Amino acid sequence: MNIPFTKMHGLGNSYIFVDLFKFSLAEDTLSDLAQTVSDQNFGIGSDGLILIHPSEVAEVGMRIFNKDGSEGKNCGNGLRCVAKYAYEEELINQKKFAIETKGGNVTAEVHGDRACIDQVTVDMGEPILERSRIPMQGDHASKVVAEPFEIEGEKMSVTAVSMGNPHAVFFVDQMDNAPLYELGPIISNDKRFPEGVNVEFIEKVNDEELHFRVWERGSGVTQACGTGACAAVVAATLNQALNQDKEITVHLAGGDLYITWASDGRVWMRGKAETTIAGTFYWER
Ligand SMILES: N[C@H](CCC[C@H](N)C(=O)O)C(=O)O
Repeated sequence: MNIPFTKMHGLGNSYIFVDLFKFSLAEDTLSDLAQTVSDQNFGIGSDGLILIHPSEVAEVGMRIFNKDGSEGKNCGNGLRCVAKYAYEEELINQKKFAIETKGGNVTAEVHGDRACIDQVTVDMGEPILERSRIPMQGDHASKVVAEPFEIEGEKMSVTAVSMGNPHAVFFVDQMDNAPLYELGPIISNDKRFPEGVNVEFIEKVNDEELHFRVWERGSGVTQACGTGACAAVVAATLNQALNQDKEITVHLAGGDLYITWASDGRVWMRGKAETTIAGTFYWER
């Protein structure tokens, strides 16, 4: 099967995009395809697969599959790339439009001209803070803010936020000391998170800046995580480390994202989206 694809990234968090307005894929092949295209040796190399599809509830839909073939419910970097692609490829004729995700609909606005969109702003909607909807086990306290969290003998404290997908946020004094590789995968698969969890370590720089690193559910360490950056700003605000209604610069490994948790409760994400290559993937299937 010859599959037309576009590889795009948000701050180095790259995905292989397949446009289902022009091509069709069988549902029972998607997980295998995600694992195959993501492999840098046997495939193309990426953090996963993203499908751009027709939607009955928005101008365009997005589905995201992680490197391990698991399906995520939202992807901030992926949303900016989908918005860029949809406008540049004339799937959409307006610059502001809704995108359907399994984690809920969002609204994107592209900046630039048809020939090249470089920045995209996304209204990510309101974060989900109720424990049972993260989801995270436990019956005490409906929200998970600075909750004691012991793992591998380490006494930590976790703040849990969902942006349609689950995030466990931990503060560190020095990002260089963050146990990203040691504890990231263990926390991500901890039974206290029945659907797994994306794991973020953040360091406050000042009232407008955070350092950020992530171990993503299903993909491991990535250069950036858009939903994670949103969750990090929400978590820092809930812990009184940041003030609401301010644009925060989140310094991720692959670059900066600009996040605002507005006083009306909605989270705004602004950042780049870039195309790397377009081609045909020859899949022996
Ligand atoms: N690993 C995530 C999906 C990708 C999120 C990330 N790449 C982003 O930009 O938000 C999950 O399983 O929930």
